Amino acid sequence: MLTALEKAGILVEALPYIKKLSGKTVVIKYGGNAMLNDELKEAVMTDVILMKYVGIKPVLVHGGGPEINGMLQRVGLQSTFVQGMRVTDQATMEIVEMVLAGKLNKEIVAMIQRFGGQAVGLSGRDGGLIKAKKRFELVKNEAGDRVPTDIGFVGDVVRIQPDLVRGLTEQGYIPVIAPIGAGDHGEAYNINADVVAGELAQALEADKLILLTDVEGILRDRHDLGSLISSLRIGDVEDLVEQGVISGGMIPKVHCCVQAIEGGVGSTHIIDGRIQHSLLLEVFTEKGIGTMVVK
Ligand SMILES: Nc1ncnc2c1ncn2[C@@H]1O[C@H](COP(=O)(O)OP(=O)(O)O)[C@@H](O)[C@H]1O
Ligand SMILES: CC(=O)N[C@@H](CCC(=O)OP(=O)(O)O)C(=O)O
Repeated sequence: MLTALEKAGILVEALPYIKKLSGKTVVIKYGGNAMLNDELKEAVMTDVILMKYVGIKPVLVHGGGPEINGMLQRVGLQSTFVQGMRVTDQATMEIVEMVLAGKLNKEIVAMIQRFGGQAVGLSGRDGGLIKAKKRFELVKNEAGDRVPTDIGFVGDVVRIQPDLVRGLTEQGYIPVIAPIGAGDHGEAYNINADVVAGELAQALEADKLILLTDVEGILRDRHDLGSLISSLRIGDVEDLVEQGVISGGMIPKVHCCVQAIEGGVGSTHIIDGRIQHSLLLEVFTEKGIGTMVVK
C-alpha cells in the first residue's frame, strides 16, 4: 500500500506535465485488441476525461479491426490484409462503416458521457472532416520493386478540415472520430485509424500523438519483451521496416509517427493499451512508457 506521502508525491510529479500540456491538443488513437476488454476501455475513457479536466484538449480516434473481423465473419465475408491494410470491397466497406461509425463510435461516446465527460462522435464523412482518395498500396514484387496495388475502398487522407474538431474541443467536448473518409463523390473510404490519427494530429497542430496498441511498443525482437526500443529516431525507421523488424500493423503506426513528427507534432508515442491507465503513465509521469518516435 502507498503511504499518503507517496500518493501525494505521485500527484505532485504530474504537475510539470499538467502545466506543459494545459491548453494543448493531444490526439489519442485507440484500437485493436486493446479495445475488446471492458475494464481497459473504461480505464482509457477515465484517463481521457481526466486529461480534459486538467485543461488538456484530448481528441480520440478509434479503430476496431477485431470488431470488424467479428462482424465480417458473422455475415460470412472473408478478409485479407496487405501490409496492415484491410483489402476492402464494397460489401466489406458497408460492414466497416456499420461497425466503426455505427456501433463503436456511439459506444465510446456513451461511455465517456457515463463517466462524466462530454463527447461528440463523428466519422470523417461528417462536416467534410476527412477528404479521402483511393489508396494504392506499394507492395514489393519478386524483383524487389514496389508496385502500386489495388486494395479496394481503402483511402488515403487528402485533406482534413480541423475547424469542426477544434470548435468542439474549445467548447469542452471530447471529439471521438471514426476513421472513414469521403471521396470526391461522397463515397466512403476505409482508412487505417493510425493514419487518421497522425493526419489529424498534424492538422490540429497537436502537441502529442499517442497510439495505444496491443504490445509494449516497438520491439527489436518480437519474442523478447526486454528488447523494447524506448526511443526511435525517424531516420532509423526505414531500415527497421526493410529488415522486417517492424512489420504488419506496426508499419502504418510507425510511418504515421514519422509523418506527424515531420509535420510539426511535438512528440509521438506507441504505448501498451493493455496496461490499465497507460495513458496517464505516459502523459503525467517522468519516465513515460512504450516507444517514443523522435526526430
Ligand atoms: N517490431 C515490432 N514490435 C512490436 N510489434 C510489432 C512489431 N512488428 C510488427 N508488430 C505487430 O504489430 C502489431 C500492432 O499492430 P496492429 O495489430 O495493427 O495494432 P492495433 O490493432 O492496435 O492497431 C503487434 O501486435 C505486433 O503483432
Ligand atoms: C484500411 C484499414 O485497414 N482500416 C482498418 C480500420 C480500423 C482500424 O484501423 O482498426 P485498428 O486500429 O483496431 O486496427 C480496418 O479495416 O481494420
